[in-house]
Amino acid sequence: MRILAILGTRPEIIKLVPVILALRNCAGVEVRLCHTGQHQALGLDLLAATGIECDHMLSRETGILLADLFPRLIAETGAVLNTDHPDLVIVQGDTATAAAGALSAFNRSIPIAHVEAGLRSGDLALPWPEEGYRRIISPLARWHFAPTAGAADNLRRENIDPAAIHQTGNTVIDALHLAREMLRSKPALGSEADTVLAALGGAPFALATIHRREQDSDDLRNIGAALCDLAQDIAIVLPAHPRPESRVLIDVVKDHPAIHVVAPFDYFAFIRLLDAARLVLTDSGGIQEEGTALGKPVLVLRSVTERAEAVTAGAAQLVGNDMTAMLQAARQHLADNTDPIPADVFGDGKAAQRIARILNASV
Ligand SMILES: CC(=O)N[C@@H]1[C@@H](OP(=O)(O)OP(=O)(O)OC[C@H]2O[C@@H](n3ccc(=O)[nH]c3=O)[C@H](O)[C@@H]2O)O[C@H](CO)[C@@H](O)[C@@H]1O
Repeated sequence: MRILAILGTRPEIIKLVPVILALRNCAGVEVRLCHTGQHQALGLDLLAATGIECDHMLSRETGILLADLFPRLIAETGAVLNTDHPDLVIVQGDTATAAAGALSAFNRSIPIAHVEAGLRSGDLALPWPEEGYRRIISPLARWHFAPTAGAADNLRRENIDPAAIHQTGNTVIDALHLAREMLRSKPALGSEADTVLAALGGAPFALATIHRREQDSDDLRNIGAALCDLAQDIAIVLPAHPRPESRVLIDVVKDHPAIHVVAPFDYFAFIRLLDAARLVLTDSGGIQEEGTALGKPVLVLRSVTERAEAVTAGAAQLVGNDMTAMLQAARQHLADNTDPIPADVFGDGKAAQRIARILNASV
């Protein structure tokens, strides 16, 4: 059986590596990769560290508009399908790469497996474009690998065949377990974090990541001003996302002595920092999941989240773009000095095995 995984962003790589490794352990299964170049370099460290090579590496100019990127991704992934002729295609989550890859496969009657199926915010504008993309994929997919019961319920409400829905857990937890295991045997994998950890000198720090498209320049300036305020109480490490808009935020915080603006970390270094952080401030989806599993207080700079489980588990708190609320919550966490209990609401780290077993048994 030939499977083609279509990916292109850092989180897709992180969440599909465990699935690729599990499938490659199945007799008679060949897994090939098409990287669309949507994120040119982010995440390639994890592929290299796990010995996974891309069979197709599509090139991409920087700064391309989403409206121009999407049709190109459909055409380019279609060309790959025309040569590879896979028995099935795997896509992950909610990116332009995932939606375009699914449409290309659908146009060729190639069955689609959707990893991290069923996440919904109920608002097409938040997150944009991801809520729209994941809703596009669902009606086209033959296998729906839902990370949680809530995600599975969302799919059933959309009349997806219950027999096609499999609650597996989120593979981000598989990746977290893999990264921590690899760091234990090869600590040098996380060495990118050494410099900033040395600069911190063992002091507690908050880890902040801001990358969502909905954050406009005013939002980013407000967030920057709030981070400068919070930095009076705790050092902040900010790996800056390569999106051009991140410049607005960096310009506000870059000269603050207690804010360490750094390039995006490779996955191993980031997990090392996440493990060490006192507090997490983020608009990321995956980091809400990872923070919950690690028992970190996560302040979510989004007004809605498809990770309600993180909030229920007491790990995540939605503060949206209300920086007064963010500062109050952050200072409350610092004063309480009590961390949330690590929760396995996003899975037990065996999601990839379940996905591989189901796919291997059904084609
Ligand atoms: C709407 C939404 O929530 N959609 C999500 C979005 O993913 P995201 O929001 O999680 O995206 P990011 O925040 O970019 O990535 C986070 C990952 O990156 C690692 N990391 C971070 C900083 C760094 O310096 N070095 C790193 O290695 C970190 O450990 C983590 O695993 O799209 C995915 C694809 O479809 C979806 O699955 C997912 O629902």
